[in-house]
Amino acid sequence: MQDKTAVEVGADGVAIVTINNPPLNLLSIDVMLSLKENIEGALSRDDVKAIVITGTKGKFSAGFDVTAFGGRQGKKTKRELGFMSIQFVTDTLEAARKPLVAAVEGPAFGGGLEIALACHARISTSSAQLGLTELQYGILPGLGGTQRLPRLVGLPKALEMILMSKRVDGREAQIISLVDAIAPADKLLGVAHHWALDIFERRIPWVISLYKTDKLESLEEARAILKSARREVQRQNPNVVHPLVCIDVIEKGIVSGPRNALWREAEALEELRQSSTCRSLVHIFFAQRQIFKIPGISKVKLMPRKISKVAVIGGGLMSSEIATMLVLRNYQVVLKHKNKTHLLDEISRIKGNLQNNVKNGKADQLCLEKSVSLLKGVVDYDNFNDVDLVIEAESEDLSLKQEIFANLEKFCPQHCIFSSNSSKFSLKLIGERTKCPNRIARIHFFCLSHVIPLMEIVRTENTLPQVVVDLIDLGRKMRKTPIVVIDRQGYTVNSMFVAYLHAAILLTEGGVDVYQIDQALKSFGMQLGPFRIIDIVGFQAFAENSKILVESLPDRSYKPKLISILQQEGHEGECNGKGFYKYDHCSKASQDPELRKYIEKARNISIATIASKLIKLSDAEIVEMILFPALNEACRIISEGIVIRSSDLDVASVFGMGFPSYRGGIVYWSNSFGSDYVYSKLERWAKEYGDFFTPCDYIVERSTKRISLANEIKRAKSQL
Ligand SMILES: C[C@H](O)CC(=O)SCCNC(=O)CCNC(=O)[C@H](O)C(C)(C)COP(=O)(O)OP(=O)(O)OC[C@H]1O[C@@H](n2cnc3c(N)ncnc32)[C@H](O)[C@@H]1OP(=O)(O)O
Repeated sequence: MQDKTAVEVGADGVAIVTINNPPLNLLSIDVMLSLKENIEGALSRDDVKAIVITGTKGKFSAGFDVTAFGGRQGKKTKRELGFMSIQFVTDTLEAARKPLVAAVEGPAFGGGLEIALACHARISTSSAQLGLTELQYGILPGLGGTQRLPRLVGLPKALEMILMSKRVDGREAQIISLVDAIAPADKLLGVAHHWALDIFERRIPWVISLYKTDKLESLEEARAILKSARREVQRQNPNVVHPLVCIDVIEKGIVSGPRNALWREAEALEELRQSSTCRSLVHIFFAQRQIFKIPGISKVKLMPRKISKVAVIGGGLMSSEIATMLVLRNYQVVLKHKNKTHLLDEISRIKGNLQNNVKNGKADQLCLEKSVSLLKGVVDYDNFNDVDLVIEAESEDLSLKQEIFANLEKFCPQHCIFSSNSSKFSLKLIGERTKCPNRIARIHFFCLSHVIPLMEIVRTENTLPQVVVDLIDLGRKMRKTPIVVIDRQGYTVNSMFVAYLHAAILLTEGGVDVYQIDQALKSFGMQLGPFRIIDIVGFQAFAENSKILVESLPDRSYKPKLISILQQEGHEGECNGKGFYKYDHCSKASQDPELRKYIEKARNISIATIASKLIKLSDAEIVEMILFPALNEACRIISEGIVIRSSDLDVASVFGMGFPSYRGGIVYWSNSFGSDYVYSKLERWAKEYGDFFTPCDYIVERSTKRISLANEIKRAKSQL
């Protein structure tokens, strides 16, 4: 136990206690006991005047090991509950008779930062990262953070950091008084020593964070701030309780004193860490890290090659969106279009996108000018001799794509990666006229790529591991969540999203109100209802995507009628102010009473016979009828080995579909009702409403064996 922390006493009387649990110096009960033992030991020594706490290998502590959260059962006694936060952090560290100073480098998150908050001063490097990130796991800061942070930085800033799990660097931490001084990494311990001795000699005030009051607002002001914070968290996430519990605990400290509130904080931590919300959020945390573990690739530890110059070939919305994202991330972009007039149109569209960023405050004029200077428009391949990557985003015409790829082989350097954004054709077909299948991959950005953080990297059995590593690195640099999948004809992960949207249209054509559907899905926790999504994507792009799915999976896709009827009536989505909703000049959506008559028309030519049954659906049934078809598709993707593991689809559903992360992602969510429930529902709907709902073999098999849809790791034959 002793080696989880180490102590060294210097000739100047300062003991350095080092948290030693590499690589991130995560905390656990063992680490805390070891820390307590070493701190108590140092406090009892006559030759020790002060203590500096730090972490090994340039990392203070990334907080508690969250594998300990999410469902360990059993009631703790009050004494055990208060051990870490009250007996140790408050009564041993903060109440020590000798000053303690935290020397913070690298991460200081969650419990790590809370230990630093209980010290009498904090010195950090400018690049250190500090934050109370507990709410992202469905818990609350449990080592006194709810009480000490507001007292150090004021209530509004503390709420912003805690409720949004916001991380700040050392420089910002100093500005908000979270740290007392900044020092370069090589001088950090020296500066911390000086501070510790200065406090000991009373040259610097000895500050107990828990009892600081100068930064706290008056009771009345504090109540008003907390009231508005409660309103905001309820508006954003009405289905989870932990942000409200956290605000209550902060308020208790202001009203009844911080020590009382520490007990409530400890109890709340114990309750929340056993909740299903915590389990789901911890699952998503690890699932996000799993996506980078690719069998046959990760272990080889290839270093990504530098991609500086990217060619984008296309002539539509997608290519301009991709080019915009690239220049914004400082990539040089060669934009190729076969037609000069269209090229100029596209360049103006990109400039328009960049201008919008300036208008929305996401970038400044300087950034705009720099981004524009990185863009070069061309109509031939002359500038392709030094590009590192090509992203082809042409229209879905196979022979055109094949010709482009054959030309790329002629004009691009040997190391260049050739990728396509196509959803329709397999990579083998697209690259058929080249001799370099090993550097061909697909980078699939989704519609609304500038807002959807998901990026699919599609590979074949020929794609080189180095190419995959390079593209993952590109994705991370573009601030996307990259999921690596295996190529197949038509959609991969997108088939799950399209099934979701098609199910919503099926229900509407069968009699369910559009706005009831959107509201039901929003209440469930989806970021947007399916019809709002179709409006934002635009009817034309949606119709093209639907066509691809219907063509590639004719036996099991729904063929919506409503979209073409609406298009005939001049509805194009949010872009022309007329979609399923009406939009004003500020893009504010309102219900459209006219919609009813077009829906009637679609019903008459589709499934009017089933309308009477569907009309009576409850919101809960609507949610299932729309999400189970997407889950059915997810199960097909898993059983075909398209993804490495089911949790990749959980990540994809959260980042691509807006599925609520506190439900753990679409496949994980199914654990809450079981595979036999999903099977029986789909089977019944298939009989009543058609093959669109027919459960796939994977669900049939899993339900017969009564095993989870998520637990596919041993079974699924991942092709990767
Ligand atoms: C009682 C208290 O109030 C409660 C708490 O303290 S809650 C915990 C608060 N801590 C956090 O939120 C930190 C979360 N971690 C991170 O943000 C990032 O890991 C980091 C910025 C520290 C480092 O990032 P990076 O260098 O990219 O490494 P990353 O791949 O994320 O993590 C390395 C490994 O540590 C694991 N890990 C990181 N933080 C962890 C944590 N808090 N618990 C358990 N495992 C953790 C990762 O899963 C990964 O494991 P693997 O190698 O088996 O895949």
